Amino acid sequence: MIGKGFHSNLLVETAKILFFISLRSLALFAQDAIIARVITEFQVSLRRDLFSRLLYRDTVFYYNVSCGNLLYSCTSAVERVSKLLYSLLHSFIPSFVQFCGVLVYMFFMSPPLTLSLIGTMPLMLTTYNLLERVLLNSTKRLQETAGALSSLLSDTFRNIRLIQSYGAQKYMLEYKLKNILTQLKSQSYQFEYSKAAIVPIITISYALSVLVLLLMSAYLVGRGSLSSTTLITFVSSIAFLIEPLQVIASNAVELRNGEVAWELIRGFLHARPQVADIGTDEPQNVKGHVEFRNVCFSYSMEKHVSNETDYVLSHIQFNVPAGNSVAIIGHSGSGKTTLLELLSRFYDPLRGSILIDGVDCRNMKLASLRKLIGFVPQDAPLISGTILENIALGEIHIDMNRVYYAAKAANAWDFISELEGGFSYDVGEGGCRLSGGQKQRIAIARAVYTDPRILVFDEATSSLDAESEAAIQSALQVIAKNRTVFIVAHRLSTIQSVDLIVVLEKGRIIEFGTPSELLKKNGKYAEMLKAQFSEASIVEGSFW
Ligand SMILES: Nc1ncnc2c1ncn2[C@@H]1O[C@H](COP(=O)(O)OP(=O)(O)OP(=O)(O)O)[C@@H](O)[C@H]1O
Repeated sequence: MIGKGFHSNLLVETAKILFFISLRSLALFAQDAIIARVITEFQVSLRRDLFSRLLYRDTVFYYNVSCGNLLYSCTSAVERVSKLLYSLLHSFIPSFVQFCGVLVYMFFMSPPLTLSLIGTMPLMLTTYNLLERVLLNSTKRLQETAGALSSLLSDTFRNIRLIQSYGAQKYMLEYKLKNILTQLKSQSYQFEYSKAAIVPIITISYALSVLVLLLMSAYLVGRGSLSSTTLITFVSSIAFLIEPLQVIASNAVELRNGEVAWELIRGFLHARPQVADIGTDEPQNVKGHVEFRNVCFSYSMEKHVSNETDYVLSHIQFNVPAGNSVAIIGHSGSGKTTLLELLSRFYDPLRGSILIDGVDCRNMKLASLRKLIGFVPQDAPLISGTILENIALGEIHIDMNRVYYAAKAANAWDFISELEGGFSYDVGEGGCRLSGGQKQRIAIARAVYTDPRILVFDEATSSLDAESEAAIQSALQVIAKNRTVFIVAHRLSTIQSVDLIVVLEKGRIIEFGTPSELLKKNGKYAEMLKAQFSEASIVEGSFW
């Protein structure tokens, strides 16, 4: 047109070009906006899904996975999967479509040249595959180490007071962290080298393909079966073929990172629970009769424990009538906590069953079973938030009358009323702004608030001074009325008024009966009681 002189057609063509460029820009904006929306929605729903699955995972799962790995999968891994999705939508799929489109176009131009180009592709694909495998392995190792680093950090900050009081900072820095960082460094080098090698290797194998193509086209032009115009157009089209290949190659890292992160998340999403919530019973008007029927348990979770001594609990069999209180006693490590945790179905027995009012706990809905039981564990855990949130844990509509009743029953009201804000007092992370005894009283109040049929106290008063313990003991007697109560206590003086006592030794019941029956029997219980009373008199003697 320029050769023919400047006339109106040129303006029309220029306007057309401007129109198409504007259209393309608009389309690119729309593409980015849509992709951003899809990615954000995906990220939010993946985070919610992951968190909700993790909330319902069983105790066994949490024993086998580190806190760092869980944090990593809920944060960085989700981001990596989002980036994978972004790369797929934004670069990979459009590039793949462009690549195929250009190839089809070239095929129509010159089938023999296109076929010779395709013939060289296996070389390129094999090289790419090999590199990808190396990249995948180093990505996996790198992400595992990143998980270990998160674990170390969360462990350190959770136990910072312990570390500082034992002067273990140097050990944490120069041994624990150094090991992980050394690993991270060598893995990062390996990862970066394989990442850097991708584009050059792809370029070399691509250059080989182009050379084969040029040789072939020289031969075809020489024979007169290909015009030089077609050859020029064909060779120019190769640039449109290179572009998507380069995009695909440069996104390979994101793809591998995302794939490894997705595998990790998928493992958490689909792990099979050891404690399956498949029961359907929702028991009403439960009285609270509890029966342990020939229960055997081992933490190894293998169905066939070959050696009986490998059981943590072996052939546990006893009955607690509704409304009775039972103390579980025995030396440290004899299996007391495990027995209580089996009742709440934190684990399932390997053999035998536990029945409440004659119904196997496994046949009940897990939520219904747990509602029946108020569990006060040894370490009285609190969540970050207010005292109110901790007492009425999980409730959205809180019944303040019940909260007051529970706080008073647990002998917690006196100290709560003196705190700034009372029930609104912020307990700090893990309850760090309260004393051990105060935390225990809140944990007891929490169990009372739910008004359960069965109350379980695992060393629940061990952090209290004698006066508070005596006050709670008398409160417990009121709370315990018409409920079945399980108590683990090392101090036998605190369980004098229970109805029944189970004496455990190395996971077996060696004595069972009422306190007076066991005293008459003059066996292990009587021996432990005597030992504790003489210990107490020795201690008293040393004071006075
Ligand atoms: N998660 C676990 N994985 C493997 N073994 C465990 C686990 N928890 C406890 N054990 C083991 O099971 C046995 C019984 O532990 P358990 O906590 O039930 O004893 P306990 O009588 O309550 O002890 P203590 O009075 O010291 O609290 C111990 O040998 C302990 O090492």
